[in-house]
Amino acid sequence: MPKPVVAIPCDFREFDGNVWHVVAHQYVRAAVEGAGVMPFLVPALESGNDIDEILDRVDGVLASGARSNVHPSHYGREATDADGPFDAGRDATSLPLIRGALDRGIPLLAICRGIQELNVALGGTLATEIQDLPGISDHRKPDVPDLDIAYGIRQDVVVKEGSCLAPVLGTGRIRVNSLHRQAIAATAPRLAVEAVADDGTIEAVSVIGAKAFAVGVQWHPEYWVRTDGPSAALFKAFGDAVRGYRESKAK
Ligand SMILES: N[C@@H](CCC(=O)NCCCC(=O)O)C(=O)O
Repeated sequence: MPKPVVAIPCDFREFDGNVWHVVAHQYVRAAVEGAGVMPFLVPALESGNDIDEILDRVDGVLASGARSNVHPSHYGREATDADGPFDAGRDATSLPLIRGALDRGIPLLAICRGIQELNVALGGTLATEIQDLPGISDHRKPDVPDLDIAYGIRQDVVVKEGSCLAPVLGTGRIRVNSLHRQAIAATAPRLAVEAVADDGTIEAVSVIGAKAFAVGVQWHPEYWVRTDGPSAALFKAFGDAVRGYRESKAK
């Protein structure tokens, strides 16, 4: 069977005097090495992406992390300076990709910005600058040039008993990294909380009644997929679900 294909929505970024549609290498590497799939990078177009045509051609969706935040207009709020930076092209691509994948039963793994998009796509809301909220730790990306340090494993999350993730990650405490300023505020009705941090921050969700694997995590399993057990297990479970979807299409 040819390798299944997984859509990864790009970010729209400006650097080196030009504008680019980009996905960080760590997500591509984890898709290839951890999930065993072929990445298909979807341009971050504010209009012009035919989401149905894209979903007709893929066997999974991987919504990656990004420095930008989902624009609050997508969850019924006015934008403030604290909510930026924004990426309208990413929002316009990723949110409908997530909804369409869930409608079709295409497996979905949503990481960091991705879990936030999943929550918003299904009607939830986000909190910003969460480290400034009472009792919430600092989950932000450490301001260091060394990515291995920035993505270092540094916080506990507790995987709930009976969750979809428990068979994949085990129940109870696992150690993960943390690089985010926003988090789920109001959980979308169709989402079940799968894991939380010690300060109560929602760290993983699954879609209730999903037709296929449909999980979001606030941490970054892609970065240590080669060496960290839970990271590798999560990407293998996603890849297995994608292969299952591909095989079901072939019947
Ligand atoms: N922007 C959101 C999501 C954070 C996220 O995806 N972080 C990945 C690393 C991004 C970077 O390189 O800065 C939030 O801040 O909550």
